[in-house]
Amino acid sequence: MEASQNTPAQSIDELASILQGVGVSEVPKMPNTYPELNPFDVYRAHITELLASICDVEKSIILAAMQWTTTLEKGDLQLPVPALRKKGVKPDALAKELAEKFPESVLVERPTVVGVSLAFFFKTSPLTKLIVPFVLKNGAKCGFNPNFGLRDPTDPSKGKKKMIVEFSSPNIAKPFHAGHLRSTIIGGFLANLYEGAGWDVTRMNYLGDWGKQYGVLAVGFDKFGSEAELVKNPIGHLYEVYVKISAISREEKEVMDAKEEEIKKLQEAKEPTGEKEAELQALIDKGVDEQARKYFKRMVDGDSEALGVWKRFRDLSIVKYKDTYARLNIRYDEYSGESQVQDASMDEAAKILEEKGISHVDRGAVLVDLSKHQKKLGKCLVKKKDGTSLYLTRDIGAATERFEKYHFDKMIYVVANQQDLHLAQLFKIMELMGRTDISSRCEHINFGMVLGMSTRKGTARFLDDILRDVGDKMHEVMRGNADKYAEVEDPHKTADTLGISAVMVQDMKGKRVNNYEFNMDRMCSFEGDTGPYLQYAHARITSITRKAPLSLEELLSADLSLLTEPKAMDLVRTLACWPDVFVNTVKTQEPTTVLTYLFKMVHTLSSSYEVLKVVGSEEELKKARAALLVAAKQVLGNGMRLLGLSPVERM
Ligand SMILES: NC(=[NH2+])NCCC[C@H](N)C(=O)O
Repeated sequence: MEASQNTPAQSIDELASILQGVGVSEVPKMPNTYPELNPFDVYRAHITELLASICDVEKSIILAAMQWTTTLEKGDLQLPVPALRKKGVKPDALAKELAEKFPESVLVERPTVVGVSLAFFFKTSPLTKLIVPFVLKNGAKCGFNPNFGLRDPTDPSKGKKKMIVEFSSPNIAKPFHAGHLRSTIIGGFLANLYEGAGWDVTRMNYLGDWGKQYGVLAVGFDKFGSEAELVKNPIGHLYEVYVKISAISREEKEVMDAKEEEIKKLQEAKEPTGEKEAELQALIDKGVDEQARKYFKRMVDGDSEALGVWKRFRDLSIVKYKDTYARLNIRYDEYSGESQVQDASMDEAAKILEEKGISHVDRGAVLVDLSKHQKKLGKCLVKKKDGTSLYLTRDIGAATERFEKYHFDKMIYVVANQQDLHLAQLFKIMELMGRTDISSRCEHINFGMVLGMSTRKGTARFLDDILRDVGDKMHEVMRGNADKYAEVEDPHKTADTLGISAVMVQDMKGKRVNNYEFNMDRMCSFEGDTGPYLQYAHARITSITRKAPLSLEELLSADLSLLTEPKAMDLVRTLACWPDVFVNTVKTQEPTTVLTYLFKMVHTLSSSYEVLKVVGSEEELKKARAALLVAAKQVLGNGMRLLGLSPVERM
């Protein structure tokens, strides 16, 4: 591997010496800037100092006023002059004045005036000398900033802030639907994001693994289950069993409803019904529903045999889930679940709700009327007539338990926007209970629907099916190019990775709240902004840098002043944005922020190959170009890994 993993990060002294080399005597520094982790901060602080010397505006105001540009043609940074909040002067006049008075700088050109804004272009030669070594030395850490997650940015010894990201959270014996898929992808990304920002992240999977349906499942397993199948394919097999037993339960219900109808008629006709009623009772007792109810009751009461069966289903499912998640580069620190919520914490919550007069009893059930506080929150049930808990009740208990256990500073629930109401109710109830210490730290990260997620073999039920299907599709696409295909070492594995990238990129391309259409052909195409295209870009740059195998030392010794082509400069300027893109992503919490950048970057990259030939160039030039391309590969790889993708080296 070239410049990556364990290479030491660039130190502030190294930065200082590079800056001295280009004629800047001191590292420009301002509060909340991290020049050693983000070269843009060097420029922001530098420009701020220069502007402060020619106008009477607070440095902090100048710094905050500086903005990113949308395209390179608009400069590297811009400053809308009205944001300087200077009273009594016309912004366009002030812009002109500042541009004229702007002192000579070795780092930036004199700003150009565009309307009421100043556009700053960084001088490219010093920028290149700053950026290329910065990326090469920081390697896999490049772009990330572990300071954001510090409890106290001025005192790292106080440790990191604690975050729980709860995501994926499928239901055992039920299909893994699109909502779970998106939660898995987006949640995995968010966990990486916050880790990159220096938070101490706990990845949590909150399984749907409790409720009467697990009684149904146990009854079903008795009838239709197979030990061998269970071990081989627990998730699929349990689902099969569940489907079969649910069908029986539905049929039975029809029969019972008919019987009940009959009895009612007899009662109306004042005929004796004793015998019929006994018959119905016998039917009910024998029925799946009643047996399941009894079975679940045993689970609730802690019957070890009943719990043992259920625990096996759960454990085997988790083993299988782990494999699948690993394909997506996801691992969990905790598999919690609805079943793990303690009665004690739910009882405690119920007590508080009652004492504070938040809940009331209605026909034996316990309700909370949230509509008084916010109309759309409505009324919600927190305890059923028979005393059993609900989804919402378990979430209340779970939140308090997690807070006890982790003392988190922030907890993110990555759940589809179909559950907006549920989570809003949860947070509101916590608040009314007086637990603002918890509710204020919770955030629901939601997302829209996936439309038409079916595969060619029918409707996809499980994550594995989806991944297998896109993998097959990718394999087919790869076979389309026979020459290339022959060169790929392990086509199955590559197709699998590409397929996963296809699904993930399609999912993360738009804003989270948008719905999107699951379109297998489009996502698997090498054309357009797709996962395979991104992978192709990574494989291509790898293949080019492979042809100039240079050590990190050699790359760092390159004479970067040889990089003068406009294409090289565009690439350097684009790479320089990466740490800022990361900062912005922490703000937006949108994977599309990263993807949009990466696509822009690979477009710049691919249009530069023609000009920046490595092979065949004279030795020194080759070294300089290789240094730039290795840096580009590093940034591309870092961005892809942040999203949860596995960059491929060949394809
Ligand atoms: N804490 C939560 N409620 N998380 C979301 C759980 C999602 C739930 N298992 C479902 O499939 O709908």
